[in-house]
Amino acid sequence: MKVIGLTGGIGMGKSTAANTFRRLHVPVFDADAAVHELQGKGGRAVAPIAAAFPGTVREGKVDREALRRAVLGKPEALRRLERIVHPLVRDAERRFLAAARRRGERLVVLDIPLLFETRGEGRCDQIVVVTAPAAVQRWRVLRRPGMTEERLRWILARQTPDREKRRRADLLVHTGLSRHAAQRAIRKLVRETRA
Ligand SMILES: CC(C)(COP(=O)(O)OP(=O)(O)OC[C@H]1O[C@@H](n2cnc3c(N)ncnc32)[C@H](O)[C@@H]1O)[C@@H](O)C(=O)NCCC(=O)NCCS
Ligand SMILES: Nc1ncnc2c1ncn2[C@@H]1O[C@H](COP(=O)(O)OP(=O)(O)OP(=O)(O)O)[C@@H](O)[C@H]1O
Repeated sequence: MKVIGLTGGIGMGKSTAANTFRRLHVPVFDADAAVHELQGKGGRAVAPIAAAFPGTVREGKVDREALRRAVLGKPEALRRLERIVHPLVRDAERRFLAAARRRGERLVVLDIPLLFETRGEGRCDQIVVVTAPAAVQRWRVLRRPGMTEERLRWILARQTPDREKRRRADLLVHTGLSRHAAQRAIRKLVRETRA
């Protein structure tokens, strides 16, 4: 089974690329969705987060806005949160891979925003990085409700720079051009991998 790692900075087009893979019937593990599930009702991260960040859990689930306020601008607090969340995400990923192997899948995608930051490269046969010019990235992200210059700056400072991601990629998918070009690049990759 071949494992493709899909990553890219905030707003570069990961989710859109992941959906293109899904439409081609490639199973995708979505690390962000896994975090949401872990922090939602009944999720395994809820109790440890309640203990580490008092006041951020309400009605059995994490209030992400409160949690964001608790870690934004506080690198040590974010590291504490990551130490809780990342091993649990890794666990979910392991279960996804084991299930895919059992089903006899030939190709799967791990959609992981922090693939490089969490040293996930070794678990992938090939790394796909989605990228766009910095101005396009900024424009996309700043349009989102609740996003501010300050928040974006802080997030970017915490992510491996785009040029470094591009350097470490096996395949680059440019999303600043057209939707069609990006889809074509992914279709080609899937076709070649399946051949
Ligand atoms: C801090 C939290 C509660 C903020 O939630 P919120 O819904 O406001 O934002 P969201 O999760 O959509 O993140 C916004 C952007 O920040 C980036 N980001 C999130 N966490 C991190 C991090 N630890 N390091 C760098 N960038 C991050 C993401 O790429 C995303 O593009 C949430 O991001 C969280 O629980 N993060 C810790 C877990 C983690 O590392 N997640 C990253 C994906 S595996
Ligand atoms: N190939 C493309 N061409 C044009 N626009 C695109 C393309 N890919 C993505 N976009 C647009 O860019 C924006 C960000 O895309 P997306 O949500 O996929 O990014 P992301 O990397 O998953 O973001 P985040 O890291 O914040 O979760 C969306 O508005 C999306 O419609």
